[in-house]
Amino acid sequence: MAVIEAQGVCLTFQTADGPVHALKDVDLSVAPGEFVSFIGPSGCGKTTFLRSIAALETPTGGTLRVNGMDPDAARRARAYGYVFQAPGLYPWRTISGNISLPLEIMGFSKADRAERIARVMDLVELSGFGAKFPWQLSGGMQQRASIARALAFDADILLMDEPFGALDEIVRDRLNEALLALWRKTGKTIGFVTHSIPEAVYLSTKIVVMSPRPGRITRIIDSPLPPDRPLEIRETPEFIALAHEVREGLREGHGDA
Ligand SMILES: Nc1ncnc2c1ncn2[C@@H]1O[C@H](COP(=O)(O)OP(=O)(O)OP(=O)(O)O)[C@@H](O)[C@H]1O
Repeated sequence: MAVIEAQGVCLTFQTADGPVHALKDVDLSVAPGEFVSFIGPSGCGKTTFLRSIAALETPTGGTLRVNGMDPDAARRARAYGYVFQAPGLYPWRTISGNISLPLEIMGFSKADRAERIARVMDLVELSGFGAKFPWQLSGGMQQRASIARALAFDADILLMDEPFGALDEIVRDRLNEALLALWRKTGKTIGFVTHSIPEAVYLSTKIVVMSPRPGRITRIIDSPLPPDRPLEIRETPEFIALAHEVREGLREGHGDA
């Protein structure tokens, strides 16, 4: 069964300047354990699609299923964790306290919370930093903490909206490697929004190229790269060819926008 299944999904915002077609006829099927990136210029509907999966927006047409349920039911079943562009950690809580917060709201016991916090901190390589406050950590470490928070209640889907967009390239490279390792280890299905062609190609098993006005999918590219990817893979002919294919897709979309 597909983890995410979109058929003819449309979403039109009614604004003072008239309708904005944020998504038009989006068809997509994501299998369990896939790493899917959404790439395209500003305004092509990447965030709107991710938010629709998370039931933060409601499509105005078509059908969208998440784990076989409508997005609202999937949200109630805690089908996914969501990572935003900014880490969004509470400054008055420690790192452990921040990761703990959703678990407290969901009613997990103290012992269960402690076990989960230790496990996800280890997964994002932040063990030993639990007692620190967010401002005592670098930007990259803060974003790792926000990923740990999204992982703590064990959803099989991780939705990430440009999580590394605000970080410098060296930190971003390290986090991309760490995220791939985490994905291989956990087998989660990941939906990842990015503006970066190398990031999309490095991380994904499937690259969804989108285009604006109206927001739509112009190409879906299945990656031939192996799951085990050292950073040096970016210099291989296979990687460069794939990046070229994505760039072509983006250009195509731009031509008829
Ligand atoms: N709540 C809203 N009300 C009206 N229009 C909206 C709303 N949210 C998004 N839009 C419009 O829908 C379109 C798609 O927006 P969306 O944020 O999904 O694009 P995006 O591809 O994620 O862009 P970016 O890369 O800049 O984040 C844009 O034209 C945007 O202005």
